[in-house]
Amino acid sequence: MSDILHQLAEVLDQRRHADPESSYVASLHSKGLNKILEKVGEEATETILAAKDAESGVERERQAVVAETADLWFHSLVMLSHLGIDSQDVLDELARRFGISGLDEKAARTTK
Ligand SMILES: N=c1c2ncn([C@@H]3O[C@H](COP(=O)(O)OP(=O)(O)OP(=O)(O)O)[C@@H](O)[C@H]3O)c2ncn1[C@@H]1O[C@H](COP(=O)(O)O)[C@@H](O)[C@H]1O
Repeated sequence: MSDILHQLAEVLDQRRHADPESSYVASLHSKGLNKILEKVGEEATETILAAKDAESGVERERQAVVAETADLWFHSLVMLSHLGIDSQDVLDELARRFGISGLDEKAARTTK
């Protein structure tokens, strides 16, 4: 796992039992799954809108996509942590798929 993802995942797990008054992540955990899913949905929408604006090629708009995608990944990691799912499992799944063409995988699925 990339160092920063690994370190962040560890912090997010530690925050599950931290004080919601002093930690944003702890406040999300304490509000529960619905609030976390609301944030994931919100950040996904903001990422889509930023990506549409970035089609212009303007550097500021491209940086906004980076920031919004970071928000989306971050809140997705909080969701995994809240559910007790190891984010390494997601990276392992991507590694498992690596090199398998999406078109081949889909074709194999439909002929089963
Ligand atoms: N990477 C992040 C990170 N990215 C985004 N955010 C926060 O995510 C929030 C979401 O952005 P919004 O604009 O939607 O915020 P908002 O409108 O205040 O949110 P709502 O009131 O609508 O819920 C902001 O408060 C950001 O500061 C993050 N907060 C924390 N981290 C990491 O998590 C660690 C633990 O954070 P704490 O739990 O706060 O100590 C930090 O050290 C960082 O490494």
